[in-house]
Formats: sequence, C-alpha cells, structure tokens
Amino acid sequence: MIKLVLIRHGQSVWNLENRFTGWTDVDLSNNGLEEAKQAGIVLKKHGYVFDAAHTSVLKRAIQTMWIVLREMDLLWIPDYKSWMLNERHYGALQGLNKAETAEKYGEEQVHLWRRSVDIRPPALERTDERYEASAPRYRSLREEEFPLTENLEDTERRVLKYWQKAIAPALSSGQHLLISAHGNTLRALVKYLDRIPADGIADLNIPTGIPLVYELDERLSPIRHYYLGIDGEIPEEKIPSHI
Ligand SMILES: O=C(O)[C@H](O)COP(=O)(O)O
Repeated sequence: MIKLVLIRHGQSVWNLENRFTGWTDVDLSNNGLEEAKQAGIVLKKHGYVFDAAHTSVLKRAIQTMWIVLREMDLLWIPDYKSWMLNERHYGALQGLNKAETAEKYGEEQVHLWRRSVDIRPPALERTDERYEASAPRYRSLREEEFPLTENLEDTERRVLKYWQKAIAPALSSGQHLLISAHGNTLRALVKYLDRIPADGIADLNIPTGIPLVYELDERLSPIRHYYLGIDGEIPEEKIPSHI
C-alpha cells in the first residue's frame, strides 16, 4: 500500500476576502499560516515522512509546503514546482468578490462557474493587466498554452498530464509524496482517483490546510482516503466542507 498526502494550501488572503483567486499570486492569511503549521505537526506526530514534495508556482501553495516540511524537519527533501499544479484559472473573475459577482450574475451562474465541469468563466483579454503570460515563472509556456480561463476539465487535463509525468512514476517507485496545491487542482485529482463522474463532482470541496491521505494499491488505485487530524483520521461529519 502506498500513501499519498494531498493538502490544499492554508487559507489565503483572498479566501478570507471571498475573492476569486485562480492564478493570482496571493499570500496566505495569518490563519492560513497557522493551518499549514498545524498540518505539519499532525503529519509529524503520525509518523509521516516524505521523499519528495510537489507544488504549484503560486506562493500560497509553496509556502504551505515549506511550513509543513519545516514542522516535519523535511526541508531538505527535493521539491518540484509546476504551473500544471496551479489553481484552476478563473479568467476575468480573478480578483472579484464572489458574493458581489453572485449579485451581479445570479447565484446559479456563479455556482456553474465555480462547480460545473465544462463551463468556463468569462475569459481574460490579453490586454488585461491580470494577464501574466510574460511573467518569468511562465517562461516555459507557449503563448497559446497560457490560459485565459479554465473549467474543471481544462484543469484536470493539465493536472493529469503532470500526474502521469511526475507523480505516478515516483509513487510506483515507492516514493512517499506530498502534493501541496489548490482547491480545484485537488478536486480534479480526486475526481480522477475516485473516478467521480462529471455530474457527481459539484458538491466536492477540499478544505484548506488539512492533510488528505490517499492509500493506493500497487496499481495506484485508491483503497481508501481520509483527512488526518491531531487525533488521527477525522470523521467525515467533522470535515469543514465550506463552499
Ligand atoms: O481560486 C479561488 O478562488 C479559490 O481558491 C477556489 O475558489 P472556488 O472554491 O470558488 O473554486
């Protein structure tokens, strides 16, 4: 049995302000910093040790990874950062307040943008100041690869490409991995791992800063999964699944 640990970054300052974030590179809130520290304490207490860690190129996920690994005295392990683990791109919604957006476009429309699989939010214009294709961290992307908006299917495609290229081979070689990523990145990965159909994913939310442990068989098929707290597996009814 192989254990894989997923963690959504701690609460960010735009989670706190209820803003659409996507690829915007915002910091963790003070609460998010504390969540990440607690996650490291929990993982260390339960004897987890990682051989490597994977994260996005967004600081809320990178800092979460660093804080967790610092608490575990594992800052020395290799870590890999890829844009392919970035949060789903929220297009022209990035920076807008979710409640104000719902007032303007209606709750149903915002829910579809946030939780459907195949509906993309309005796209960014390449002239928009939020369009960051020229940022050094995205140097490896061709212009046509840089998203102007994404639905969950788009996110799933790039996450699975990274899974096949970097994660699955490492797991199959016996490595214990930590993936520090984002709400929709992990929704996409969980959808794939648990074979959740498109019409079954809308209500799945990943809470911030709580280690999600996947026990996988030798074919990397999930045996079971659970959130890990200081006293061990957290009962389903105690998981804060706020949307
Ligand atoms: O990108 C964001 O706004 C959040 O990290 C996830 O937002 P969502 O829960 O609205 O998809």
